Amino acid sequence: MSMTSSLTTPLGGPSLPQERRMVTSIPGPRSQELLARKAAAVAAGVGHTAPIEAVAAGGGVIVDADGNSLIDLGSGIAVTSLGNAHPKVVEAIAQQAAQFTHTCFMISPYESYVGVAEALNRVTPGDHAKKSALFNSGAEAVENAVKIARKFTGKPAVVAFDHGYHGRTNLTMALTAKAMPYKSGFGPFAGEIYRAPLSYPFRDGLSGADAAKKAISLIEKQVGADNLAAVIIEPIQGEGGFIVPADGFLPALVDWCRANNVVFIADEIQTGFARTGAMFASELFGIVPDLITTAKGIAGGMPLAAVTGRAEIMDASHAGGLGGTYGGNPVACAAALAAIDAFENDGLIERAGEIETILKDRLGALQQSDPRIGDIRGHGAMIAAEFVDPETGEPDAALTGAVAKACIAEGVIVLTCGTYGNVIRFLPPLSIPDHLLHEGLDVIAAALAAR
Ligand SMILES: Cc1ncc(COP(=O)(O)O)c(CNCCCC(=O)O)c1O
Repeated sequence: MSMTSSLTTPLGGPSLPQERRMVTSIPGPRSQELLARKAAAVAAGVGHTAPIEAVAAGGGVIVDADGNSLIDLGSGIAVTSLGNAHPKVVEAIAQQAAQFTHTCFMISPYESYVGVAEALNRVTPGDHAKKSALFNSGAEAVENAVKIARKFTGKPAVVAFDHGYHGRTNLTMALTAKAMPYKSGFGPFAGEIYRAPLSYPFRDGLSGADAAKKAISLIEKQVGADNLAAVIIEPIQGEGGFIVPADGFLPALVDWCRANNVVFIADEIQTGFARTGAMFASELFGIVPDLITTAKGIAGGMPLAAVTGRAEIMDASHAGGLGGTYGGNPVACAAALAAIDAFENDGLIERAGEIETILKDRLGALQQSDPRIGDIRGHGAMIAAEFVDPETGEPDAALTGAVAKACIAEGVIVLTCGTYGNVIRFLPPLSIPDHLLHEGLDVIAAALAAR
C-alpha cells in the first residue's frame, strides 16, 4: 500500500487542473487575511512577490486559498523544476519521515546521505574522483566551498564577479554584488573578497577572450594568484540578470585557475539539475569545475544543498571540519534521491530544451514589434528578457516592475531580477504544459502592450 494513501486526499501534484482560473481579484479575501497576519507576525524584511496564500501546487500552477489557479513561471525561484508535489518525491518523503526524521549524520550516519553523495559524484561534470558534503541552503554550500578551497590552497582570497549572487550570510553577502536589497546596512562583510568584471555581452560588447583577459588582468594586479584560493562564478548568473557570458570566457578563467593553483568553483545553485537544458550549465560552456555548489532543484522543494568536487580538494578539510546539525537531513535526502532519479530518467533535460524553444520563439516575436525588449538570453528553462529605453539603451526597471505586477494581478507569477531591476526571468517548472506556458506569455504580451 502506498504510504501516501494514508494521507488526506493529495491536493497538489500533476493532478491539479492545469488552468489559469481567476475566481477573485489577486489578492482574494482569504489571501488578504493571511497577508494581514503576516504583517503582524513576520519580520518586515521578509518580503513576498505574489500576494496570495498558496494552498496547492503542481504541474504549472499554484492554487491559492480563494480558489484562484495561477500560472507559475517562477518555480519558487528555480526549485520545483520537477513540478510541485511530484509523486515520486512525495512518496519518498512520506516513507522516510515514517522511519526517522533526523539522527544528525555526524552522529548516526544513514544510507540516503551517502546515496545522494554518490549520485552527485556521478552526475556532476568531470570523470575524476569526486566527493561531496551536504548542507541545507545554497549560501551554506557556498560558505563551505570557500572553506574547502582555502584549506586546500592555504590561501585566503576569493574572487567573485560583477552582478554575482551567492547568498545572504555574511560571507555570501560579501561575494554578492548588488547592495539593495541583499547587503545594505548588514555590514561589515567578510574580508579577502574581491570582485572582477564579468562578460556581459549585451552591455560590454566584448568577446569571451577579451572579457576574460580583462578579468584576469584585474585579478593578477589587484589580488595576485599567490594569495588567491578560489574564483567563484555562476555559469549563467541568476539574481544578477540571467547573464550568459560570451563564448570562451569561462574556459579561459578555468585555464588560468588551473595554471595558478586557484580552485574554480561553479555556483550552480540556480542553473543546476536540468534547468538550462543540460544536467549542469557548466556542460554548456565546456568547463569542468573543481568544486560545484548545488541546491534549489536538487530535492524537489526540500531544503538541501551540496558541495561536490575533486576528491583531493574535498578531503583537504581535517576530520570534523565540515558539518552542521541538519546537513543532509534524511527526509531531504530521500527527496533528492527521487528527484535526481527523475532528472536522469524522465526526459527533463529534453523538456527544458522544448521550453527554451517556446520561450525564445515567443519572446523573439514580441521583440520584433517592441524594441523595449533589449535582449533575450538564457538556456533551457532559464530564459530572460532585459527591458531598456529603446532610445538610450538605459535599463527600464519601472516598465519591468509594472509588467510583472500586472501579470501577477492577471494570475501569472513572473519574477524579475538584474542589477538594474530591468529583467523579467522565466523559470517555469519543467512540468508546465505547453498551453499554460503559451497562455502565460499571452498575458505578458498584453501587459507589455498596455504600457
Ligand atoms: C547562484 C546562487 N547561489 C546561492 C544562492 C543562495 O541560496 P539560498 O538557498 O537562498 O541560501 C542562490 C539563491 N538565489 C535565490 C535567492 C533569492 C533571495 O534570497 O531573495 C543562487 O541563485
